[in-house]
Amino acid sequence: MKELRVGLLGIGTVGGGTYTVISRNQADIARRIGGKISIVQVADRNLELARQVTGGQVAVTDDAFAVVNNPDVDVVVELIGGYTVAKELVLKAIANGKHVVTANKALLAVHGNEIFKAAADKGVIVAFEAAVAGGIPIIKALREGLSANRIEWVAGIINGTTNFILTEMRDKGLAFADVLREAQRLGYAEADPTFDVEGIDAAHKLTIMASIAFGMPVQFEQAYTEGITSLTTKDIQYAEELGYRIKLLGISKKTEAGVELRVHPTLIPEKRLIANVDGAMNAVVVKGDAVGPTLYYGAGAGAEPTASAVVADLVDIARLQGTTAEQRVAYLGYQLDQQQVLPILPIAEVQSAYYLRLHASDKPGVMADVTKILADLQISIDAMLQKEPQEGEVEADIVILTHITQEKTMDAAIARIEALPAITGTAIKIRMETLSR
Ligand SMILES: NC(=O)c1ccc[n+]([C@@H]2O[C@H](COP(=O)([O-])OP(=O)(O)OC[C@H]3O[C@@H](n4cnc5c(N)ncnc54)[C@H](O)[C@@H]3O)[C@@H](O)[C@H]2O)c1
Ligand SMILES: N[C@@H](CCO)C(=O)O
Ligand code: NA
Repeated sequence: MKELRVGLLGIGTVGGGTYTVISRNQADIARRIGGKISIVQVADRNLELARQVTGGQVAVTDDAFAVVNNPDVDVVVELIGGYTVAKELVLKAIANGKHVVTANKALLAVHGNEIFKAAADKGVIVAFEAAVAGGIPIIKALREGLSANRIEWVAGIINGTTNFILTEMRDKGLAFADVLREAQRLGYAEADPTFDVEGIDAAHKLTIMASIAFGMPVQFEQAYTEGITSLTTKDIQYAEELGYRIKLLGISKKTEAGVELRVHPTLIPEKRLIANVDGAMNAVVVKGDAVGPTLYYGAGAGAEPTASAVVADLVDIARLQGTTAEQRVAYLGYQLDQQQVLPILPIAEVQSAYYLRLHASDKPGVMADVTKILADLQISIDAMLQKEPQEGEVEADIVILTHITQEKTMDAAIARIEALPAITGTAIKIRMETLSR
């Protein structure tokens, strides 16, 4: 019986889940691959934790490099996170001729081109299903299941923490900070939760998916990233009244002008399946020219759901041991020498429909002034809602949904609207997507 010898770096949330899933499902996995996946060494700087989780069954160390340099390890599973030590460890493992499995989307979105090049030179596998949408096999779907298609766009709820926060805010009217603490307790949040709430984690995952979808190198630095920290329950409620849900969406579309790569709160019609993906769940819609739209749904975070993807990658490696590079699926779906460097569209060039909320004193003529500005810039209005001043307020809210226009035209309109004497404060602008084309 063949044996795949695994060295585990980090036995926190995902590492612990990985240890549990391998231990529990060992027999089933062996029946699938005709071999055994054995964890031979675990490194965690918290030695006590490593001893506790492994219960003395496996050699533990606090030195991750000892695992990477261990000649008895075939595959290094990197589950410590971050860009610095994790990068050194992954590159060292590759240099030592070991395959790598990682859940580290930050590392791959920022340093992926260098890592995949190093792996190709050494002929080793770098697998990362857990890095995007956790347990959902979206990397497998994009790289393999949809390989006949020209992908037109990808859009997804790819951060469990923010989806959990938005859902709790909507359903229970809870405060942002309390919900974030709960997400941290449940093990969904990143070590630095600003990565979640500022949309950075979603942008990391979107960068990886876009690269696979469109056959281009990873270009995280070009992604437009906007989080949920300035979103108010008021806008969530107004959106509901108009038949929409607000989700933090990662969107990447191939257009003639370039590739859109953007993460921001987005109004989605409530009848779309993805608008009803709640709690920490993730979902990704991929539109292929042949297959049409396809939807992938499941747990995008948490110990065992993420471990499900880590262990599936190990199963793949066990099956692929001894194969040549030509027999394997390319790291990012396309052969590295066949990638195209496509221009990423600056957000000002992106086309979108918009939700606008304005604060206006109740003077006659303000509506006419606002609609004239929009008409002058050829922005057409889809719907409008005027809200009477709430208790203790003297100003009314005006909500406008527009048809599609270019972001820079919308921004020009907003600047003119904000300059009107009857308009106070800044306008709230949220992009909208129908996800139907
Ligand atoms: N938590 C999730 O739901 C989830 C889902 C998908 C991907 N990820 C990714 O998985 C990775 C791990 O996340 P996590 O939530 O399990 O984190 P965690 O903080 O729970 O676990 C990390 C572990 O690594 C150890 N560690 C850190 N630096 C180390 C070092 N230099 N040497 C040895 N040990 C070290 C820590 O002591 C800790 O036990 C991250 O890249 C994260 O982005 C997490
Ligand atoms: N912090 C991430 C973990 C999964 O990558 C999330 O909330 O989705
Ligand atoms: Na996944």
